[in-house]
Amino acid sequence: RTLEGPVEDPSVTLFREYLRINTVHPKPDYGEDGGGWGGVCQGRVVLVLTWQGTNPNLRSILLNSHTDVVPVFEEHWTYPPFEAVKDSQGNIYARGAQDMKCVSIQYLEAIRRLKAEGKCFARTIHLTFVPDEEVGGHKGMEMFVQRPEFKALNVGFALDEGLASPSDTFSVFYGEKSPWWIKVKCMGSPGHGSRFISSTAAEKLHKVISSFLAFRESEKQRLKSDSSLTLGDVTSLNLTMLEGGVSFNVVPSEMAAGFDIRIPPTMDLKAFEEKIAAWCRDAGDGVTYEFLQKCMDQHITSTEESNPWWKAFSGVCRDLKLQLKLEIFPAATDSRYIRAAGHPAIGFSPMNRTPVLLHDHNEFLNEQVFLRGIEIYACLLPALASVPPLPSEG
Ligand SMILES: CSCC[C@H](NC=O)C(=O)O
Ligand SMILES: [Zn+2]
Ligand SMILES: [Zn+2]
Repeated sequence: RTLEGPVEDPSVTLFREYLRINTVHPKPDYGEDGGGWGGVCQGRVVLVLTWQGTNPNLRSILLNSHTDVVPVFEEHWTYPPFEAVKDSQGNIYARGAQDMKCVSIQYLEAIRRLKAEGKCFARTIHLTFVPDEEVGGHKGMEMFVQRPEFKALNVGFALDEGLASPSDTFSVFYGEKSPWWIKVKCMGSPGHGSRFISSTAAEKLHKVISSFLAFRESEKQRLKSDSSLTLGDVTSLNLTMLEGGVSFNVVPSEMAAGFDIRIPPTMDLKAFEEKIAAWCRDAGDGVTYEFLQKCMDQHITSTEESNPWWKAFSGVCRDLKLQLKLEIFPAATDSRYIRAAGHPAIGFSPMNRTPVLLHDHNEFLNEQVFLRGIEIYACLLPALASVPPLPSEG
């Protein structure tokens, strides 16, 4: 369905076709048999496409993107989220329009153009299309980087997703916050709901929540009071889950709270965990915590001129007069597994003049912004794939 004129760039058509494949959690359609690699991870497909370089011994460029998307609340959408409707302004509406099916197609279309122009480069370029990023990547990129198939890619430098930017500038991410998901369980005395039971689970949970949320408030204020800070520079914390209770007149013996915490790479993780342990200890006996996500990796990618990959990336952006804003990614992407495996990685989705709508209702991307992104990659890839041999490459 299109509400616009008939002539459409074939790259846009391909993008819209991809958006119509329903790869939404919890049951993403990853393709035909979904055999995965050697059946290690049933139903999850990692697709690798390779454009061989003229010097295949050199380390490669990895263009990574995830194929899954997050769920939708369809009743809040103006257009159906898996139809990729384009309105009269050229805005393409679909789940995944920003996160990150645009980037997958932009990689492919940039390479298609370079090949059509007869170009070839010293370094090999690999594209990886990975599943399950939106649920933590544990059966996707986290596993894949451990596999011999990944090691065989001989990665030198990787690109992965970033975020849209409403202004003229482009956001570029050289590191990410560590996600910690913590469940705090409080045990207490049960009894009749009409009595003043002492040492209840609820009283302890109240203390736990107060401590966690007081820290949240102080980080929120720190961000607000210093204009040089972005969301990537402070620790975010949210109470996202509550559990407990069986009946209105029964004081429960157990209650739990779940917190989503995102910690900047500059934070001392060990000291922070000690702080959490103290908050739990101070709430009374029978208060324990467990981790459901605990990322301990704090690698960041150098954005110094001395990093030849960054020099190539930023040099192209300078030539194209793209204004870059360097940030720490406020949430988590598969880049953290690439960086943890020891490879420099930059998070970049070339979407300026675009509201940040990932995971939101009415996610869209304008076709002109999308097409400009292809041109940007068509300039970035030659530079990255032509980075001269590094000292370590002999
Ligand atoms: C911590 S695993 C979940 C990863 C997820 N990534 C994108 O939104 C996120 O919540 O950041
Ligand atoms: Zn994403
Ligand atoms: Zn996402």
